[in-house]
Amino acid sequence: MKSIKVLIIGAGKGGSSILRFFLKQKAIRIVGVSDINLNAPAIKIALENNIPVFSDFKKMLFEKRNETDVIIEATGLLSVQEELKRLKPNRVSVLEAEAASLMMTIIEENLHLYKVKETEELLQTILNSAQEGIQVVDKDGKIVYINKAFTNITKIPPEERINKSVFQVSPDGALCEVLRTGKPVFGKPNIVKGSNIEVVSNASPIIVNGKITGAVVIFRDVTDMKRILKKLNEREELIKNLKGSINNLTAAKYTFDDLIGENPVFKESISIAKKAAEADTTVLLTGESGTGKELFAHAIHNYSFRKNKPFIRINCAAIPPNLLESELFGYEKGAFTGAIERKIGKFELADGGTIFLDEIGDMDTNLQAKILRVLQEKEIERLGGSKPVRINVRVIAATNRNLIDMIRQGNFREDLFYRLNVLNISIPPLRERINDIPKLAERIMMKLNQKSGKKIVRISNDALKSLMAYSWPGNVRELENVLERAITLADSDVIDDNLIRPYLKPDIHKNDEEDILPLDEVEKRVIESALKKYGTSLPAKKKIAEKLNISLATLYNKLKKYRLNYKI
Ligand SMILES: Nc1ncnc2c1ncn2[C@@H]1O[C@H](COP(=O)(O)OP(=O)(O)OP(=O)(O)O)[C@@H](O)[C@H]1O
Repeated sequence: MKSIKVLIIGAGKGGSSILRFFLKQKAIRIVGVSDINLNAPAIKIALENNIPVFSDFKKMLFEKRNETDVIIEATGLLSVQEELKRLKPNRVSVLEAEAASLMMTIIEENLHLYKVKETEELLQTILNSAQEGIQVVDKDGKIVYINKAFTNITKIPPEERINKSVFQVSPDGALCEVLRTGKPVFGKPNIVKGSNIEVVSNASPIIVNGKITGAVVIFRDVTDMKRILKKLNEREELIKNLKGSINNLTAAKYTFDDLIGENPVFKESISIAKKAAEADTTVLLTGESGTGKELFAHAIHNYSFRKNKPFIRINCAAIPPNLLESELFGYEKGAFTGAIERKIGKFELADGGTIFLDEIGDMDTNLQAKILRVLQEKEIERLGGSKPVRINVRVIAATNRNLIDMIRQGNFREDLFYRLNVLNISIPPLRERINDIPKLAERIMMKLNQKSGKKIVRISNDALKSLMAYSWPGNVRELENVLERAITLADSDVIDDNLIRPYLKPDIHKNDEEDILPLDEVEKRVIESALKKYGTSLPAKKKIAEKLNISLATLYNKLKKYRLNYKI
C-alpha cells in the first residue's frame, strides 16, 4: 500500500497529539517534524521513532521537498502560514491543525463503527452456531432476538416471536421469572409454549451500568435425553434384578457351622481350612467321594473376605474337555462357528470371589497348563480374544484322585500340583470317624424332615449301631442316601434297624468270602471300583467300557441303573 508522506510543523501540544495519532495509521508516514524549540514534546516523540527533526521548517521543506504529500501546520502562527504558502511545492497540500483534528475524529469514529460491526457479526456467528436455543428480551419483556437453534428446536418461526411480549407468549418461562425477580434461574424444566418440546433453561438478567436492560435465556432440548434416560432406568432395573438372580445362583450356601464332626483329624482339617480362608491362598481339597470337599469349599469362601462376591463351582469331570475351556475362559463373538455373541467364562464370573474347580484330577493336561498360567499371571484370555483380562479370583480345587500317582503316570502336571497344593486340606473318610455318625445322622435327619415334611424324632440304637458298623465307601453322601430312603419308608416317628441294615451295601472293602453276592451287585461293585480307579471323565469312561468289554452306551445304562451317575 502506498503511504501518504506527511511533514509536521510545530511540535507543541497540538503537533504531538497529531503525531501520536498518525504514528498509529499504517497509511501515513511522517517524514519530518520541525519546531524552533528542539525540546518540544513532538520532537522527543519523533526522535524516539527515528523521524528526522528540524529547528528550521524551511530547511525541512527544502530537504524533504521530494518526499512530501501533505504538510500539517500546527504552530498557528500567521508568519509561518504565509511563508508556507510561498515555499511549498504546488502538488503538496497544507492542512491546519484544526482540520487535522477533525480528520482524526472522523477516522476514529469510523474505526469504532467498524469494530462494533465486526463484534456484532462475530456474536451472530457464535449465537447461531450454538446447539442451545437462545432468546433475548428487553427490560419490558419484548423479544428482541432468537437464534437459529431456537427455531430448529421449537419449530417456531422468528416472526412469531420477535417484538412479541414474553409475558404473553411464555408467561411461565425462565425469562419472565428473571424479569420479575431480577435474579438468574438455573436448570428450570419447562415445555416451550407453542411447541411440545421439553427443555431445561438457564436464564440471567442483562445488567448494564448496574441497571437491568433485559434478560437472556439459554435452553436445551431434553426430549431425547429423557427418552434415553427412561430406557437407561429400565435397563438398570433389569441389571439390578439380574444381579440379584446371579448373586442367588452364585452364593456359597454353606458355612463351617454346617460341617458336622468332632473327630480330631476332621477338626484339624477345619482349623486349617479357616486359616486358609483368611490367608486367601489357593487351596487343594483332597478326600474320597462324598467326604464333604464341596462343603469345605463353600465354607472357606464364606469365611473369607470374598464372602459377598460370587462363588462359582465347575465340575471339571462333567464337561467334555473341548467345552470345558470355553466354559472356564469364555469366548469372543466369532471365535468359532456358533460363537454368535461374547460369552463370559466362569473365571470372569467369579471375579472378586472364588472359583471351585471340582474334580480337577479329571482335567486334561492341555487345560491344566492354562489353569497354571491363570494362577501365575492372574489373567485369562477369552477364546478368540486378543488381549488378556485381569482377574482377581481365589482358586479352590478338589479331587478324590491320587494326584501324586497321576503325576507319576504323566496324567497330571507336577507344576500345577505344586501351585494348587499351597495348602492341602485332606478330609478324612467317614469310616475313620465313626463316632461322628450319630451327630451327622441327627443333622441329616432334621434336614430331611424339613424337606419331606415328615416328623422323625429318633434313630433307634440298633439302627445307629448298624450305621456305625458300616464302612461307608460313599461317605457322608451315602449316609444321606441311606437315611433318605429310611425316612421315606418309615411308618412311625422312629427309624428302626429294619429300615437301615438291609439297605447297607455289603462292604466291598471287607473280604468276606462267605457272602455270595447277587450278580448285579457284583457288577455294580466292579463298575464302582473302576470309577474309583480311572475317574469319571469321558476318557476314563471310555477306558472303563473298554476294560469291561462293553460299549460306552452300555456303561452309561449301567451307571444309570446303579445310580452311579451322581457325579455327572
Ligand atoms: N461334615 C459334614 N457335615 C455335614 N454334612 C456333610 C459333611 N460332609 C459332607 N456332607 C454332606 O454330604 C454330601 C456330600 O458332600 P460334598 O458334595 O461336599 O462331597 P464331595 O467330597 O465334594 O464329593 P465329590 O467328591 O463326590 O464331589 C453333601 O450333601 C454334604 O452336605
